[in-house]
Amino acid sequence: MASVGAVTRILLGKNVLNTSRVAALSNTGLVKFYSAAPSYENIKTKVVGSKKNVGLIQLYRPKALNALCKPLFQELGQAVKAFDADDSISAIIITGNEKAFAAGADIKEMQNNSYSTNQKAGFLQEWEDVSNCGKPIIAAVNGFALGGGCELAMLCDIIYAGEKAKFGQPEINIGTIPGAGGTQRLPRYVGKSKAMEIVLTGNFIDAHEAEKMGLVSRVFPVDKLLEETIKLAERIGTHSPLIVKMAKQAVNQAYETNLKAGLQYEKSIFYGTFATADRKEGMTAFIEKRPPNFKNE
Ligand SMILES: C=C(C)C(=O)SCCNC(=O)CCNC(=O)[C@H](O)C(C)(C)COP(=O)(O)OP(=O)(O)OC[C@H]1O[C@@H](n2cnc3c(N)ncnc32)[C@H](O)[C@@H]1OP(=O)(O)O
Repeated sequence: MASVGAVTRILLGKNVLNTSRVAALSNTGLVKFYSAAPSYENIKTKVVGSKKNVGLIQLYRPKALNALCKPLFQELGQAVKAFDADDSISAIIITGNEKAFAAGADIKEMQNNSYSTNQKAGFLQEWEDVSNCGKPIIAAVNGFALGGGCELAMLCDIIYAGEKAKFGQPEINIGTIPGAGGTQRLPRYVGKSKAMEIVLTGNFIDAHEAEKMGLVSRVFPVDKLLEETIKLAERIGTHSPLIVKMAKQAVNQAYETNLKAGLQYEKSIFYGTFATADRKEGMTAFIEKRPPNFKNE
């Protein structure tokens, strides 16, 4: 889903806005469409920000508190890949609604799963589509981020929260354990003791506790969360997309390896920036006392 001729800004999904609102925005040039936008049922997507360079994905199963059923995750994966492939998009935001970011994997969908069906189908494997994205993904979390909802937020690169957000891994309450990274990513965010407490009790933690623990970077009033998250994405979007991608790869390596190997990896990526035109442009612009004009090269 890369740029399509002149129609390079996207609004994917049929539920985003009603037809007259869409027509009005379209006339102003604020929103433009791909001619063949996929028709999503469980998410809404649009392009936001003053430069129209931020891809916004809203999880949209409000009646089920955005429970993460397989069709939702397939659509989410498609939308993330589409924004990742679109050169006009600098960063991606995943959000829900005021009541729920997501209340977890869909319990009704998995109720009758068995060990063998899970194995054969690779249950929850499609979730890795989000973590494979090269561009930064920011989770904007209002309301419940529970179980798979908390795990989805942790698959993102930065978590911003509204002050009424509630995080938790309550799988223990329903006789199972986190299955989409909760037992592995949560300790890396908050340390072993707090992660054990959260996983073994199933208790929820509020946004301010989550911020204190390092799970969340910042907390905002509920109605300011999206605006502030878009500002963060726009700030990231002022930099070279190529170098942002390299920086993301380098930070992520800290979760994959030991310090010595990680430092070596960082050095090779750092040296690699010197093979890019944007590194040259950034330093030249600094010396010439002008803003850089990055080309993503
Ligand atoms: C990766 C793995 C294994 C997992 O994520 S396992 C799931 C982990 N998540 C959970 O256990 C949370 C389950 N949900 C809850 O505990 C409660 O819904 C909350 C979040 C505390 C909210 O409670 P309430 O405000 O009372 O809303 P509640 O009436 O329960 O939910 C509203 C609707 O959403 C549905 N819903 C909520 N969470 C759901 C989930 N994870 N899967 C399927 N449906 C869900 C719920 O069944 C109800 O539907 P219906 O009206 O058809 O009965």
